[in-house]
Amino acid sequence: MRVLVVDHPLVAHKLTVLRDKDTPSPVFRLLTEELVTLLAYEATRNVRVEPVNIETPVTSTIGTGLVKPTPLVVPILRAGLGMLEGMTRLVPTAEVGFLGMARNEETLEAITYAERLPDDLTGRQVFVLDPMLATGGTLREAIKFLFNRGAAEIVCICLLGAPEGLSVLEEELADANVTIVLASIDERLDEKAYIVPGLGDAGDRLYGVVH
Ligand SMILES: O=P(O)(O)OC[C@H]1O[C@H](OP(=O)(O)OP(=O)(O)O)[C@H](O)[C@@H]1O
Ligand SMILES: O=c1cc[nH]c(=O)[nH]1
Ligand SMILES: [Mg+2]
Repeated sequence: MRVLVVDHPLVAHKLTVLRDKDTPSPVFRLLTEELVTLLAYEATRNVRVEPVNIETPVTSTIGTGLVKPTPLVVPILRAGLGMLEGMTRLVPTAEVGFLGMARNEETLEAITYAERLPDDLTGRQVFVLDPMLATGGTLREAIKFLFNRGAAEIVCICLLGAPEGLSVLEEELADANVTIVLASIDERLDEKAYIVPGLGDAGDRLYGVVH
């Protein structure tokens, strides 16, 4: 498993506005999309491509095309849905599948409540979108699910990660073909397993409080 923190002043600036508790939901949504596009630029560095023959108005040449089937993008509902536009802006031909997962806030166990994915992911490159990697329980389950379907490579794009959750994934997925791309690794988790300094509950800030 590899971990890549995208070190760029625009990422840091947008993340700072996102963290601010007074940033309203419409701005939060817009910034999330913008940030994901910046992170996706790095996260897709090893997207699978192949040479293609094309005709320019002047001559024949060899260019670069995405290998088919194109990458599968999997936002983890709810909060990951806020990242989808930012990702597909960069890779418009990507296929999209969905995983609905929620963390039980008492036991911290990740529950999968919805799934809409191709049955067979054999050999596929998959990009998972979830803004928050806290205890790592949600991503661990999502990654396990996708490998069980046959995925060959998984790249997770997150906004924030906690050292605790990253350690769990690094231990369990040491030899797996997994890359985690983040805007920041924050300090720690608090007693409710929220990321500190964090940005609060990403799903609630994008879409409102569910309870
Ligand atoms: O690393 P973990 O400790 O598992 O926590 C991270 C998960 O928590 C949040 O989702 P949440 O359960 O709040 O669902 P939501 O997106 O519907 O708000 C977040 O979007 C991750 O999926
Ligand atoms: O800080 C956190 C932790 C889990 N889920 C969130 O949305 N935020
Ligand atoms: Mg939530």
